[in-house]
Amino acid sequence: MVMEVLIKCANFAAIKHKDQRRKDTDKTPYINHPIGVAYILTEEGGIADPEVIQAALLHDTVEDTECTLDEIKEHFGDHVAGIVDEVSDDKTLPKMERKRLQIEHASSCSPQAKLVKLADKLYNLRDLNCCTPEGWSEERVTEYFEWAAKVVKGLRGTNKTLENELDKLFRKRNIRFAEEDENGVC
Ligand SMILES: Nc1nc2c(ncn2[C@@H]2O[C@H](COP(=O)(O)OP(=O)(O)O)[C@@H](OP(=O)(O)OP(=O)(O)O)[C@H]2O)c(=O)[nH]1
Ligand SMILES: [Mn+2]
Repeated sequence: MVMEVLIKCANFAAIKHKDQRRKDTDKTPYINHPIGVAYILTEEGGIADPEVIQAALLHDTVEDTECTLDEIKEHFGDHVAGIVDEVSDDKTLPKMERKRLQIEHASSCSPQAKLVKLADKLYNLRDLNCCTPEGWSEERVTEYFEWAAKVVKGLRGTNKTLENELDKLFRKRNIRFAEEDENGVC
């Protein structure tokens, strides 16, 4: 049953992220983030695909905790594990390389993974507008917005509402419009 599997995901993610906090000065519990990403998808994105919502709830477990893809497969099946894999950075790579690969791989992600990535970026950018993570300069915040705009460029054509919400944030930051190509031509 769909409701049960979604609660199973939320519970699994809560256990995996239990010792993690966000980087804000209030040290918000990390689980607020995956739940918020899933909520953006249902509430704003109009997404009712249970596999997408499951993947959203689980999306940072493999990247950010000791959880393995095999565990996700065992509990939630190959398909959901596949989406989680698509949205997970390889933390063994240097940070610059990870960030570059996100830009490079965005357009070849599956539509389900693109939805999770759009909502993830939207949540994190809104979070940056609310509070600056500890130790981040204003320049680092701007760089994150600029990088996120490049990733989002490869995710377009997936969900109009989420893309419009992201564009509002990019516009407010005067980030060169994300759907323009290198010459500034649409
Ligand atoms: N804005 C914000 N982000 C926070 C906060 N606490 C933790 N994060 C996480 O930090 C990541 C962005 O920080 P970076 O320094 O760029 O990346 P890193 O943690 O992977 O090294 C995001 O990872 P991610 O979700 O995997 O997404 P992505 O940035 O890799 O796409 C985000 O979820 C916070 O208080 N505010
Ligand atoms: Mn995330």
